[in-house]
Amino acid sequence: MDKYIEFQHITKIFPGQKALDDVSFSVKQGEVHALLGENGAGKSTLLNILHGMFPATQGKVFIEGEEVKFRNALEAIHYGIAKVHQEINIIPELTVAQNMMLGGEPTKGPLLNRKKMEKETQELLDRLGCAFHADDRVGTLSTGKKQMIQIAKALYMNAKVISFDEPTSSLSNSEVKTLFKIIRDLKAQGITILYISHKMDEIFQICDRASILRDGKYVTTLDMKETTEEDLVQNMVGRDVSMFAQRLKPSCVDKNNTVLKVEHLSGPAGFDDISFELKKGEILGFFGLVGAMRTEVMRAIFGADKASGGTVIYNGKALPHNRTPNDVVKMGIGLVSENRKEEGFVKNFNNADNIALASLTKYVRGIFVKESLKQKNSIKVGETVGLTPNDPEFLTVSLSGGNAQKVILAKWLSTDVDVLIMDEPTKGIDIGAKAEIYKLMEEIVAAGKSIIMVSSEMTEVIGMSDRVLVMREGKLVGELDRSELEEERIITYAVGGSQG
Ligand SMILES: Nc1ncnc2c1ncn2[C@@H]1O[C@H](COP(=O)(O)OP(=O)(O)OP(=O)(O)O)[C@@H](O)[C@H]1O
Repeated sequence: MDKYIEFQHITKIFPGQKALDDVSFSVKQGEVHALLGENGAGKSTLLNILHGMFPATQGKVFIEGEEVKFRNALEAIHYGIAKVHQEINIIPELTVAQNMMLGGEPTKGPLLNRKKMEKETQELLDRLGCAFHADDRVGTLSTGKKQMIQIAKALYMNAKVISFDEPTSSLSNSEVKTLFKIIRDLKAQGITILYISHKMDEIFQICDRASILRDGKYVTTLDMKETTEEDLVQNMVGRDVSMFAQRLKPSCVDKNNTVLKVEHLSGPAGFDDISFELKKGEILGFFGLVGAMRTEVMRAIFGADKASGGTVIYNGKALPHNRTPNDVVKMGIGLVSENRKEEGFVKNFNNADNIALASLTKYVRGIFVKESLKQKNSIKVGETVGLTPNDPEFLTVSLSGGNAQKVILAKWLSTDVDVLIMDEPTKGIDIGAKAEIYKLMEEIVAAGKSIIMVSSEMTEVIGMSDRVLVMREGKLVGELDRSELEEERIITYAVGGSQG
């Protein structure tokens, strides 16, 4: 069926913000249909309307030719429209079966029929090829497995449509493979898939067609077999952008000047004996597979978690063992955390206030913080990271996911730290802004500062780093200089193969 889901003239106006403007297109039954566009283009808003999270201001949604108007997500789920989103609540204290059946538990008289619940859950898990059990507690499972529970739940509710919003952002390579296999199976069963992602390679791997939004407007729908990456990006961004992570300026590492020296650092999370040096003007890449504990090492350096042993020496001086992030920032080290959604901003602050959070003294004149300086800074740094809307008074919490991440990035770029630790700096960031962020990283090091870049994106690890350290299961296992950076060598270290 060619018009299985049909969006007709959808407009969504939030206070002060038109998120969608007369969007019309349709999705075929049993296809994997990508929704593409820059941060803030309106992708999640459109899905939220489909899922009954809020109504459209104007326009209609049809499924199989019938107009639908879900008043909430539950109504959508009962109709067969399910979603697999990162932020969906899964209750860690409950078992897999209890979580799956939440809201639709099979009853036996007045009591829950536990046996039936576990049996049905196990059948679904087996059907999906999951290597965990219905009676496992969810709290102990990885993100990938939690996602499988959401998929199993969608199947339990007999979903006809399942939407995925950036499903691979926290998955290991093997979990991504499993997910794609499952998506192909779902498709073979006639289930229609909507898929949001900023990762071009996976869109070409898994999607049949892609609809593109730009500034809330529908641009086009393309068949993946007849299109190129350049075509997609051109339609998404509407201007030429560099699609590659690459150094445009010569490297400016000062090999004789060590800014940060980490010696035998270990932590309760399980990383052990981590020693390395960061040079002035260097972009030092940290690569590793999920579970390598790169984030944990950075948090310990930053004082966000306590280290259990080892020393961090900054500009020749050992940092105190009981350091806090506050102390560390004052000394000149910043951390752009991977978990930007949870850690990054104050909910009832606007962009200007959130961006100024780590650099307040810059805006003080006399004894007052000068609002106009904060606003000026917000606009300037906002432009660099491609913030949309680049409005200092806009509440950060109302931004799209990717734009909220840009605010956190902007916050750290506003500071005068000498060492910036960037954990997955382009995660969730659209392709247009990625190139800007790479440019900015080069400017930072050209100004004599240093960057540690934790990244799982091979292209940016290879393209941007002066040197790469590879971690595996809590240990540093390899070091490669820029001239030695090849995907195969890095991966071999990361998975623990022998270097030939
Ligand atoms: N609750 C809200 N209040 C005000 N504006 C909002 C609200 N939710 C979304 N918006 C705005 O609507 C626009 C579209 O946001 P949406 O989340 O749909 O973008 P997106 O394409 O999913 O972006 P991303 O790739 O960053 O996730 C953005 O400009 C955003 O600021």
